[in-house]
Amino acid sequence: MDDTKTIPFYKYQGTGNDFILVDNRHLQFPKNDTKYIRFLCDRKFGIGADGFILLENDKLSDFKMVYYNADGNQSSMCGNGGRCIVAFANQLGIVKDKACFNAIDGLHRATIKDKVVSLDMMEVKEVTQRAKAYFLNTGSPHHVQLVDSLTDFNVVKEGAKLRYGLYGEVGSNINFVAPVEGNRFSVRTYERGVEDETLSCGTGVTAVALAMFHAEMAKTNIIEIETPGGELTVSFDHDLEGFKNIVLSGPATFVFQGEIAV
Ligand SMILES: N[C@@H](CCC[C@H](N)C(=O)O)C(=O)O
Repeated sequence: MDDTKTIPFYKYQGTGNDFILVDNRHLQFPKNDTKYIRFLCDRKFGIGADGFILLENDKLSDFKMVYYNADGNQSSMCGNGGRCIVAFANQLGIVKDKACFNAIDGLHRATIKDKVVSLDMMEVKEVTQRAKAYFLNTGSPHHVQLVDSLTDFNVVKEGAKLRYGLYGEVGSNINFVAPVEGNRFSVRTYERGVEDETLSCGTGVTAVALAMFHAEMAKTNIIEIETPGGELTVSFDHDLEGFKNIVLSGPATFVFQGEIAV
């Protein structure tokens, strides 16, 4: 008799940034098994995803989010993953149209309206400038580099060069941004831990919006971002202390579900 134990997984995507989500409130998933998480995220041998997310119980909020990159390692905050886990918690009946959850960078509040999940991001105090580029931490580290055009731009080659060359082993996510018009920008991102271009990165587009405002290239506090996977909106307040009330909004969509061995 086959006594392999299985638990359900759920696949979600937020503007094409895709994740495997598991309800781990009963702590059944082997959360330190880096090789297994990497295998599940593998697009050829596993389910395929940019990241893996566990939903767990939390004393302070509705639930806890534990985020892993596709390489199987736990990492810093994921904005699109944060929006997807809110839609997942709604599907599980844990939250209705409002949520508060704990993540590696602290508590996040979120709302769901017409399938759009709006997520409060952590405050950002500092934007560092380096020539035509900016560096800031929006829950994850982000390099924001202006380019003339993103068409035919080699994001993987240029992204890997900066990720390893400028930021060493710890690295950074690398965003390339081109102005579209007014407060609208086009963004493509090389993600650390995926070591590839992803179709969108939530903490990345948040970093781009704040950097463009800091650079006075955006004049209002509501910024629209086009990514290869869809559109996101970032709004915020800004004063002498930095950026606060930062909200990242966009769709978060259930794709399919199945069973994995544990
Ligand atoms: N896709 C994410 C960012 C995930 C974390 C990142 N790869 C890192 O390790 O810094 C997002 O939507 O924010």
